[in-house]
Amino acid sequence: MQIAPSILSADFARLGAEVDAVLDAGADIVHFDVMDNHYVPNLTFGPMICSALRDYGVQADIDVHLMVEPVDAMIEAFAKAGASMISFHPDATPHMHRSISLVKDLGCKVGIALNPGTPLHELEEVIQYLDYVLLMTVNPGFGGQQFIPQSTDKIKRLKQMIETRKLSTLIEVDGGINAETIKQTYDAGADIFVAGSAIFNAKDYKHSIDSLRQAVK
Ligand SMILES: O=C(CO)[C@@H](O)[C@H](O)COP(=O)(O)O
Repeated sequence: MQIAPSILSADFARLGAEVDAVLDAGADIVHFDVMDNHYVPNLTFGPMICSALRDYGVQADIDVHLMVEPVDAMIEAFAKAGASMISFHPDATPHMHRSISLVKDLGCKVGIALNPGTPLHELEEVIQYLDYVLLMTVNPGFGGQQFIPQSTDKIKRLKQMIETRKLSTLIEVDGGINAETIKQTYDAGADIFVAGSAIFNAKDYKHSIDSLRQAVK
């Protein structure tokens, strides 16, 4: 399992130190939520912040979740800024296949992100090209929301879809993941666990990350 703290819940005034702290505490990936106040009703950070984290010395994978529309210009900007993984939503680009190819051509791992209300059949024609699928387990836009329980069944169905096609696509879950909800997502087949408030709202990041890992046992 890979734990990916969402820096949406970090202290932005101390972002470099916050990222160092979660990586020192055992996190695997840095999850970077990009919101444009258009695709989602919130506004966060752009490629300059990603590149600043690289300049600061962050070497871990940076997992960029684009909640923006359109996507292609931001794919190019984030790949240049040091992103390792880039995901976007199918309804944010008119040419999903072209945008997937763009991410891959720029040397990043590619994911498609699905909102809770977006059906799995959106993946039908492209799943074989994906490194991961990001299943949103809350509606995107804000940290600190409650996990949507129906998501567990969706993870199981996605896992089945991947296995039926003999693919090695990873499943990433994001939204309301904490020590109470992580086990059901792990048991359903998730591989990467994004957690914002469950990690950054705790005083001891190592304890909160260890608790997430312990909770699946
Ligand atoms: O993309 C998003 C929200 O749109 C998430 O990454 C949240 O930032 C996760 O926060 P928690 O639900 O874990 O607090």
